[in-house]
Amino acid sequence: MAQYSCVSGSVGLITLKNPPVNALSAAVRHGIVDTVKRALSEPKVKSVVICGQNGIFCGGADIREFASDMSGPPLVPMIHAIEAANKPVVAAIEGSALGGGLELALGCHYRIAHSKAKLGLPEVTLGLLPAAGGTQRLPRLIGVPAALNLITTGRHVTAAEALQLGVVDQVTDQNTVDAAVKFALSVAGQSLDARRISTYPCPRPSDLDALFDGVMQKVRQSARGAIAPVACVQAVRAAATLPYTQGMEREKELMATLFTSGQARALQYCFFAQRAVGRWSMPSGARWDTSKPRPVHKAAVIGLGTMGRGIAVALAQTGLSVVAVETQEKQLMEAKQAVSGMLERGAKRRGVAPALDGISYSGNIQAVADADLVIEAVFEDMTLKEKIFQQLSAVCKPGTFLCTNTSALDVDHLASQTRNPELVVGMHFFAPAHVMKLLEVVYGTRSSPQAVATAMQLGKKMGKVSVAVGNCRGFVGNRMLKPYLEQAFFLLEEGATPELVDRALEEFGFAMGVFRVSDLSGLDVGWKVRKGDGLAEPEMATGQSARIRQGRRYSPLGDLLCEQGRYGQKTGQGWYQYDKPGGRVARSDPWLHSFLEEYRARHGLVARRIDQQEVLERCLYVLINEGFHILEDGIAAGPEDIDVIYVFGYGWPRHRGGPMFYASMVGLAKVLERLEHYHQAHPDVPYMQPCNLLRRLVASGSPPIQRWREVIKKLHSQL
Ligand SMILES: C[C@H](O)[C@H](C)C(=O)SCCNC(=O)CCNC(=O)[C@H](O)C(C)(C)COP(=O)([O-])OP(=O)([O-])OC[C@H]1O[C@@H](n2cnc3c(N)ncnc32)[C@H](O)[C@@H]1OP(=O)([O-])[O-]
Repeated sequence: MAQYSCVSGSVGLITLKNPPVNALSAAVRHGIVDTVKRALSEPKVKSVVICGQNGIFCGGADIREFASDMSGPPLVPMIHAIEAANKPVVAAIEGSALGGGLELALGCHYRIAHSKAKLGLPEVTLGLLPAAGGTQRLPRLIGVPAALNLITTGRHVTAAEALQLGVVDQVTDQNTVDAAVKFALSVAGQSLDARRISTYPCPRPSDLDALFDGVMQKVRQSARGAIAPVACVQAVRAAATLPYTQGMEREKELMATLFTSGQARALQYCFFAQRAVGRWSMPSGARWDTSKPRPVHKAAVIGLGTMGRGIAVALAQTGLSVVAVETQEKQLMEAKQAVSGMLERGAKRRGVAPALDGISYSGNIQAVADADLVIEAVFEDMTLKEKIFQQLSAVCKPGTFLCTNTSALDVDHLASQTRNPELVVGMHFFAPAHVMKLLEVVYGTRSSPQAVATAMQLGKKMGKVSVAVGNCRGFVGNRMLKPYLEQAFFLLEEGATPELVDRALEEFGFAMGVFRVSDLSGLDVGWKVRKGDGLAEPEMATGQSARIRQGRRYSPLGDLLCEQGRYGQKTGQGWYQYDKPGGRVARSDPWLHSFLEEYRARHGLVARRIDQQEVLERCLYVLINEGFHILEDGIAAGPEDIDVIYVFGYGWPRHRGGPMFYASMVGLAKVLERLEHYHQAHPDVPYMQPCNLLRRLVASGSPPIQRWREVIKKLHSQL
């Protein structure tokens, strides 16, 4: 709703009230229409101020309403009525003015923002475009290039940048509503002809076509199949080439193509899923709102290799006191330099002072004795990690949380090396750790809810999207990656090429296909894990048994490349060739193609034509199937956890919602039928055998993804 009052004798004050972000729900829109009418009709009222309750102006249209029939007064005429008003209307912007919230402000005649406010049109991140005049008014106010940038990226700008762009008229550090009321008093009675943005001519850059063609090409490239950014460019083009009214028609047309699209539903699902994972729960029943985190004032990192350095930077950037420990003298010196460099570059990008004083370095593990939380990030070797945890358990003060950055090893086993296993959790970061948003917080069977709550809270403080998951080999992300990688290898055996597989995955929306990612991260990383699993001993890669391991089909292709030192980019050769070791540009490698032909001949395999559909179905459906096993095992509490992990940590295209959401869009019955089809063709590949939970969901009529948690809960209660 919207509340009305008259202040300072002649200012009508309209306050939006819809906690927590004053979203423009039907009730709020009704409230605005009524209160604006009242303010304009009251003789003593000479000017109007619109503000939001609780220090936030407006988070835009109510996204929750998009799934239902939109009732209530439409936004466009509501904003037109404000712009056409014969009394000055001033927007008092505190907290956020986003989407429809900024469009509302653009309909006002003046905008006053608090210095900490954030403004933007992020609709593109929800698979939409600013459909309440934003694509027509913003270019008229700040010019086409700046408007194109804000609308196609959806980025939030600070009040300072908004002032510099001309989006707002004033920025204040004081109480924004008071400043707006004072301003409204000062402009009462003044002509508003020059304050109605829709009447402004849209500045036409001289090279208009070149500008739009250039932006469209860039947007199509980075969009990787997302349709909203393209529609945003088309809408702004209408502003630059058509009169306002026709431009508004075009905006409406384009929005209609997006509103009901699968991509918009996927992106809005991601919006809410990203918030849902913060409401974590454990099979024990412990939950986010019943488990109190313990404050962390001092944190420590053990092991300053690539991951340890990134974690130290991410911790220091929170303002915490950090101790970074590395026992290898040379590595310690190099790490000190690298970490300082990363902190300085990060601070420069954010326009703040680098937190260099907050971090201290030591070669001695004793230095972490009084830390509240320690993150171990040494080499991925269980024996070494066992020793570290035994030392930490002996050195640290009582109550120190001991966390491991392992990406696959058994958290329970590491906890058993300590006196207080309840204080041990996994904090699995993704490289580069100071950049990647995802954090898997891994609870073991004896991890206390307080340890999980503390790790989740620290993750949020580090700006991470943290997901609480159970302990198992590879946790969630890497566990699902294994069948996906395995399928990619099998497809090569059966006739595909790395180029074909990668093209299919990249056209689906992944930034990089599986083989280009493998070359980037290094083939030797996976090889080491397979050796750890007893799957890749040297002499095993040749002979008849080469393609059967532990009673199931296995492809030694990756092992064979590693045995020849082809580790990918770092060696200049892998699945692709690169101009030099460390080269980044992948080129097809004729050697690799003849190697595949020889391999197939050696194993009596006959290559067949494989199309992109089969590549997608086999690689993605086995990954999804493992996701269902993870839900069945209770390792992840819900599909949102899995989808957020894949979108934020494994490059799953956001406009596809995540693996589990994608399965719900494709149709669970279809996924089941295809898995059964492929498992029949490949009975020696257990990962293709459909998971019982998938069967149960299909048998219960494939309920919408929002209702899977109920089915899973019922399943667990019956177990
Ligand atoms: C016509 C027009 O052109 C079009 C078509 C549109 O306008 S489309 C809409 C465009 N607007 C947006 O894209 C802005 C989306 N929101 C945000 O970016 C952020 O929320 C925030 C404003 C910067 C605050 O961040 P926060 O970190 O302080 O809190 P939070 O945890 O994020 O949010 C707190 C709670 O509010 C909920 N929420 C936030 N924004 C919402 C919205 N616009 N609609 C519905 N719920 C919303 C959110 O789900 C969470 O709920 P719960 O999880 O507690 O149940």
